Amino acid sequence: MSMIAAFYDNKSILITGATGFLGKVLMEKLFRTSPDLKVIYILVRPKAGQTLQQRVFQILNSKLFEKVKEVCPKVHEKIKPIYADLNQKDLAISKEDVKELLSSVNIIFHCAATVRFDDPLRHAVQLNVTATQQLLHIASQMTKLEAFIHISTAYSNCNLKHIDEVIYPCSVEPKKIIQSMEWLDDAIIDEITPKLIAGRPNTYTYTKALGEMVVQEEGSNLNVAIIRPSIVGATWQEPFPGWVDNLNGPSGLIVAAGKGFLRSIKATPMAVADLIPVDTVVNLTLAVGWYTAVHRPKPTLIYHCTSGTTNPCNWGKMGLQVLATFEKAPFERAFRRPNADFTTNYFTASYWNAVSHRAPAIIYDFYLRLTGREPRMTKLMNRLLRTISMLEYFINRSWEWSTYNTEMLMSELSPEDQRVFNFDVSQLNWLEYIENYVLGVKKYILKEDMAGIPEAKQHLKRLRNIHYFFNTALFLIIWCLLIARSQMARNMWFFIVSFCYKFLSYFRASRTLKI
Ligand SMILES: CCCCCCCCCCCCCCCCCCCC(=O)SCCNC(=O)CCNC(=O)[C@H](O)C(C)(C)COP(=O)(O)OP(=O)(O)OC[C@H]1O[C@@H](n2cnc3c(N)ncnc32)[C@H](O)[C@@H]1OP(=O)(O)O
Ligand SMILES: NC(=O)C1=CN([C@@H]2O[C@H](COP(=O)(O)OP(=O)(O)OC[C@H]3O[C@@H](n4cnc5c(N)ncnc54)[C@H](OP(=O)(O)O)[C@@H]3O)[C@@H](O)[C@H]2O)C=CC1
Repeated sequence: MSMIAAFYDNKSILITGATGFLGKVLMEKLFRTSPDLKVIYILVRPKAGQTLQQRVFQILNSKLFEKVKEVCPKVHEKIKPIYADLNQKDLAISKEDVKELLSSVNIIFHCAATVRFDDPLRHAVQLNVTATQQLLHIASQMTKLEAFIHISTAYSNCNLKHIDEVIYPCSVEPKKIIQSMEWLDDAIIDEITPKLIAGRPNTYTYTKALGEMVVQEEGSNLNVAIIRPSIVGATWQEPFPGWVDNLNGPSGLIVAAGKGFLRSIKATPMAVADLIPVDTVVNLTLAVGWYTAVHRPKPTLIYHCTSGTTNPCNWGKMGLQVLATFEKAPFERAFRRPNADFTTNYFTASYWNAVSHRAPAIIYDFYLRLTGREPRMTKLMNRLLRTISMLEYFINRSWEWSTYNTEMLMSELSPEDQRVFNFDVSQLNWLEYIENYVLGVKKYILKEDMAGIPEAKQHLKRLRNIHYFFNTALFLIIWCLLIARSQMARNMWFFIVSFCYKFLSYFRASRTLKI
């Protein structure tokens, strides 16, 4: 019997960010392994014209939850969506809802955040710092609270090369930052942002670091723990391999490469690709929830959920395996044939951007215009290149994260819990994982049917022929122009033709002699 699974039985759990990538997998695992849990409260906002109930309905009816419905048929009754908006004061939770939460919640998993790299500091502070502070304030009044688990990121201190499982204070206290956001105007905030984030590439990593400080300071009277995952990828094993549903991190680039938009990238092939499967993060999170509630460790423990120290994979290996999977199962209606050139040189990268990205987009838009359609490829390409420029920081560096607390926790688990809540990535086979990841992107993000693979392969063959035809035509045009204008080119042409002629004559003569 799993002690962790049994721990969550009859518990009331509060999850923020339950509609997100990590939150959904967390809910799924909780229901599947502890179907007797009492209730999961989720803080949700209406979105894209959907009410809270419609959002929950959509999640429960997705493929991810198929197994849950077998194990826990009453899952609909056990999810309680609560209206909340992290952008608003006190999270905009109604008084009645707060009252219910205060009297019943046992465990909190705080996953909600803005993960955008380009968010203005004001918004990122509101979501990742102020909302965390407000949630802690509510949590501190909960009478039955046993643990508060905060999801941060392994990159919150990406300004350092070696990162321990400790909180590194930022130069300005989070309280001061929160206060200053109330009275500084946007222009001034934009001006001071580079100075504040000092050494970090974006407001996301900075505000996640501030969020950790808030958890440490304001959660001192609670049982808190912080989990720092690295780059969260598709599921490794559970509930099935390859599940992913958003374009963050590598997923967006896999789509872009598979569809032939992205063919080269400024990346260091030997840099560690610190990917971590989302189900591994969830398993560690649930184990941390149990450990924090039962063992109440003091001081606050931080757990690194990374793969680089135990089982490193690099971007070069990942890129090759992504390409190998495209060979087996190409994406449908690709713009160009997939290719993955990694370059570390700025000038080579700029050259390939011009030749492999911008030029084909301009040519395609020209073709769209000629055929009376709206040009769109250049715009799309500019957006993609902007995205890539934001990810480049992470694919050209390696970090070392110590994992003592994570290893200590593993040693505290029973063999059954180590199996059910496995977070040991040393067993992960990268080639298999990456293949499943790419297939998952095809199936669950692009919603492409595997039955369409033969047609997709045919399409790639057509693209290859167009490519050969285009290159040959281009070569001939350039050559004809050269011959028309330069005596040296004409001499060379004469030399090549006569050389070929002599070679063929010799070849024919020697064959006649042999006969
Ligand atoms: C050459 C061959 C390569 C072979 C493949 C090899 C793979 C290498 C992968 C390397 C990946 C490295 C990733 C490192 C990431 C480090 C992460 C640190 C970990 C964390 O803690 S945080 C979680 C990660 N967060 C993110 O990834 C968020 C990044 N996204 C953003 O910040 C914004 O979306 C972005 C990129 C600024 C774009 O903003 P904007 O222009 O406003 O666009 P939208 O967000 O509205 O989206 C527009 C459109 O683009 C799609 N989209 C969104 N994100 C991506 C993405 N990452 N890649 C591609 N496309 C993306 C989005 O769905 C929208 O599509 P629509 O069709 O709806 O318009
Ligand atoms: N993905 C990754 O690679 C990594 C993620 N992390 C951390 O893991 C956690 C989860 O990330 P992930 O699941 O990938 O992110 P997602 O973007 O998929 O999910 C974010 C969640 O936060 C919610 N949220 C955002 N803004 C608000 C708001 N104003 N009010 C209420 N809810 C809001 C979203 O709700 P809605 O659906 O309404 O938008 C969504 O449920 C985050 O804390 C992130 O920092 C850490 C390392 C890597």
